[in-house]
Amino acid sequence: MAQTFVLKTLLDFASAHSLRGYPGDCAKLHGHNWKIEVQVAGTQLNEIGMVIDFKEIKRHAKEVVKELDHTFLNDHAHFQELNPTAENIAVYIFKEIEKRIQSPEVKMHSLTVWENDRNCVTYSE
Ligand SMILES: Nc1nc2c(c(=O)[nH]1)N=C([C@H](O)[C@H](O)COP(=O)(O)OP(=O)(O)OP(=O)(O)O)CN2
Ligand SMILES: [Zn+2]
Repeated sequence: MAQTFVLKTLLDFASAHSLRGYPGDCAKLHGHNWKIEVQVAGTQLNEIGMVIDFKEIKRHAKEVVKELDHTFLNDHAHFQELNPTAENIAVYIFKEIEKRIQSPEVKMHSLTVWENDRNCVTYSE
């Protein structure tokens, strides 16, 4: 089997949301300090022994997350129809980072969104 390297980098952001149609308190405006785990995978190392520089993944991830930081997520264009659940946020961030990765050798592996210390969602394709 081919060797595979899975790289993980972490970042966070703060934002508010309210879950439309939720039968409980989460339908009310409230906030989270979201923690994000970005995992990318590759099978090849470059001439300096990296799949991709962590700094590059982080740069892409920060660019995506910056747009969400200190906002009300329900106002974001992507979440006008879709509820800003941890699941939908994970899909959104996954795909936005994927668009930015230039190297054909490097693939998005998974994206984990932690709502708090207890609950997280991991999305992969
Ligand atoms: N599958 C999902 N379930 C829930 C989501 C979600 O995005 N996906 N989101 C929420 C709310 O956003 C809510 O903020 C969750 O926070 P909290 O109530 O603090 O969560 P806990 O379950 O850890 O809290 P308890 O105090 O243990 O009830 C809800 N569900
Ligand atoms: Zn919430």
